[in-house]
Amino acid sequence: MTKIAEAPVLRLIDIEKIYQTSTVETSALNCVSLSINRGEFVSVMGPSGCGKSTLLSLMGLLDEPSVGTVEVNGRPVRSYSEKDLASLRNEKIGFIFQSYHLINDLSVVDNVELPLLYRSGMSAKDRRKRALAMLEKVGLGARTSHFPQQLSGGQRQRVAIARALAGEPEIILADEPTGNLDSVMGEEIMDLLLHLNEKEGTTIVMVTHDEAQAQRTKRQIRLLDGSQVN
Ligand SMILES: Nc1ncnc2c1ncn2[C@@H]1O[C@H](COP(=O)(O)OP(=O)(O)OP(=O)(O)O)[C@@H](O)[C@H]1O
Repeated sequence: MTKIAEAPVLRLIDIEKIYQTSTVETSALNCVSLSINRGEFVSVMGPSGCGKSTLLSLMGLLDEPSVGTVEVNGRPVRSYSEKDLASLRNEKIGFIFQSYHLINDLSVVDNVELPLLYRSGMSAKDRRKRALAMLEKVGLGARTSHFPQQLSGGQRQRVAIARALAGEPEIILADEPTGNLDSVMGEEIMDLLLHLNEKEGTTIVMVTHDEAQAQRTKRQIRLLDGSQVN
């Protein structure tokens, strides 16, 4: 029997992204084509303004390209209905941001449960169980009833990682996840992401300004003025 090659988790084909304001037109991405395969850990690097965040928001289906095609598991995103697109964003993609984006009024475990509230068919008990398991996984099993302000920056980022993992996404998109952390905590977060990738097979795309961190990932995508340079 012939083995059919698995489609990349994400594929960007001949992407252009132009931002148009009333006074100026910016070409943020130009002729970008790339694939992210299951189990990869890819870093995205380049100087400020080169299009890294734009690339991540297209990968996260938060924005659409001006030209070109984005595919998820071999299917063009354009062919999905708005409703399917919303569940794709919620179920297939987990986000981690530089500034954590936690809700300060909610406990750690409630923050992690949050994305699961939008999952139909999951009981409150199962949500709690899943959230606690994810917190255990990121080493915060003893902090579940704390509030974000009672945690260090590195611990907050761990909560954000647990929240991203709770939905069991196919891919994690991280926008400078260590950007607000000192080098020791940054290394700890990087160790955790590498562990998730190597031991659990989590697919990760990470924007970083840190060359040493990028070198620890399996592949580097480098952008300059909206174009790939490798
Ligand atoms: N919503 C927007 N409207 C207009 N222009 C935008 C918008 N978002 C980004 N741009 C422009 O697109 C280009 C790429 O921006 P982007 O944020 O993707 O870069 P970046 O590489 O992530 O930068 P940084 O490292 O500073 O975060 C920049 O010139 C930016 O000014």
